[in-house]
Amino acid sequence: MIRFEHVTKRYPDGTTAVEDLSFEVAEGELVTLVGPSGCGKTTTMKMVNRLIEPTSGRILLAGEDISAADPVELRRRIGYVIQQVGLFPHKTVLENTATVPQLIGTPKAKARARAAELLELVGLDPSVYGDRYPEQLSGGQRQRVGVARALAADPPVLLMDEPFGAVDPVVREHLQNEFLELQRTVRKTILLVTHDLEEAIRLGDRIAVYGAGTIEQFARPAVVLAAPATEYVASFVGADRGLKRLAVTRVGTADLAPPGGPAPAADVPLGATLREALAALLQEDSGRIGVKDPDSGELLGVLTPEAVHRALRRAQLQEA
Ligand SMILES: Nc1ncnc2c1ncn2[C@@H]1O[C@H](COP(=O)(O)OP(=O)(O)OP(=O)(O)O)[C@@H](O)[C@H]1O
Repeated sequence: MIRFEHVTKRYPDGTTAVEDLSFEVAEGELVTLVGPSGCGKTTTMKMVNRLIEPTSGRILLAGEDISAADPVELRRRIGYVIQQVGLFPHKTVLENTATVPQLIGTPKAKARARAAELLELVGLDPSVYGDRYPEQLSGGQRQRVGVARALAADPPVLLMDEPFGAVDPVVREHLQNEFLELQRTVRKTILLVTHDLEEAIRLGDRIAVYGAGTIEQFARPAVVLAAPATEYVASFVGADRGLKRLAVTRVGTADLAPPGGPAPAADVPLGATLREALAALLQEDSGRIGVKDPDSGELLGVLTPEAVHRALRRAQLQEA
């Protein structure tokens, strides 16, 4: 859906913000960009809605080179959520949320009805909050309005730059979990920038771990944690709780596919950790291993990397 092909951005002062980036975000996928300050995450994202133009390379959206698209028309297809939210201070919550649909000509009553629905969806009762002004909301509530407003135009693609950055850690986890629930229903194609590895792991279907201007690893969270591609990624994730989580979560918590079909070439006992299972899976070209009852040796089911990923995510959500 979003495809970067050898994209480099050099600013006029000679700073190379990103160099030779190539990656793809599938339709309905949420990819998180994570890395230290100044590594090029925001530059990457702003090139997608043409707030920044690449120096070389190209970016395709749904197969179309965006350099040929009209920027205004392009941005209509791409929702944009930023940390400071950027709500209009003199408009009410409902008016803020209805802004884009009204701009593109949706009749006022319809735009407002849709805005109310979206506020409901992000957990803000429109009858309570709809007529308030942004300054009458907490930081977390403002961020929800920002998300509702971005969804209001029903764009297939969302760009989110530290969308949950401005709130305290407890509210933040709460918002992240709600947002995941929401994403399960709306299934947007999302690029989300964060400098917080926990957030990247919790939210991302896949994570792009940035070094200085390049992606060091682009993979599912469980793979980044269990098999860091470079020394840099290893040190970046090293201290993280997620790795420990992988090491303490048992295979028994994963959804096993029923046994059947060709017998798996390798297996782990039901009590093995997800890390052990993942290590075994990474050795298996077939992408599947058996899970056996440690006592009887009976094959209980088949484990795939996707099931490990889901189990890990569930463990994170339960912890939250
Ligand atoms: N307009 C500009 N002119 C020159 N250099 C810039 C410009 N904008 C960004 N940079 C530089 O490009 C590099 C990447 O910046 P970018 O904002 O993409 O990083 P980031 O990973 O999003 O950082 P942060 O997490 O701090 O927001 C940095 O070294 C930054 O100083």
